[in-house]
Amino acid sequence: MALRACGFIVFRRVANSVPPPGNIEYLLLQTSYGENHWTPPKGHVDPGEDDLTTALRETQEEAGLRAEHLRVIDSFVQELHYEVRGRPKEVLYWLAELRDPGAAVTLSDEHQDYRWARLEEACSLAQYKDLQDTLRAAHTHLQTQGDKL
Ligand SMILES: Nc1nc2c(ncn2[C@@H]2O[C@H](COP(=O)(O)OP(=O)(O)OP(=O)(O)OP(=O)(O)OC[C@H]3O[C@@H](n4cnc5c(=O)[nH]c(N)nc54)[C@H](O)[C@@H]3O)[C@@H](O)[C@H]2O)c(=O)[nH]1
Repeated sequence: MALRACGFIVFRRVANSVPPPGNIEYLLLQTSYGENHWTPPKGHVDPGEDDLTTALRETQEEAGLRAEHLRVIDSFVQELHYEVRGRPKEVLYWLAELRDPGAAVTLSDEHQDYRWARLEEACSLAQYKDLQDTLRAAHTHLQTQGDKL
């Protein structure tokens, strides 16, 4: 059976002179182990746990951002499939806006750094093509559905 993980592409809109969607920044976390890779907050689904609960729990554990800090956009979800140490893994990402763009991120021991990054920087940190495509799809969703979200 595939490993299953869930998380959020957390974004914030910064107040500056750049018009939307150029003012959108995405949160990426860098692991303190392994290849020190960058991903949005996410983690493994516990037995009996539903996917959105996992995404919220992992975002709180890994970034210190609780449900009340987030506005979940459940009209967007992307599923990634890749192999980890020879086992298939599926990862579901929803989108969530940080309500207060100034809210602090607090890392756990699992991560050593974080970055709020515009789309292109986020894609270059997220070195995997499937994650880059997911970030771009999220950005397009925000661009095209912006008025309705
Ligand atoms: N010491 C140590 N400990 C580890 C290690 N490894 C895990 N731990 C422990 O596990 C706990 C984390 O538990 P959770 O937080 O619940 O789970 P996740 O958030 O799911 O975390 P993971 O890191 O397990 O999973 P991924 O991010 O999926 O990375 C796995 C591999 O997949 C590749 N990869 C990553 N992202 C993408 C992508 O988007 N696209 C593609 N195509 N590929 C991608 C990349 O090559 C990467 O190396 C930690 O506390 C550690 O104790 C390790 O190497 N050394």
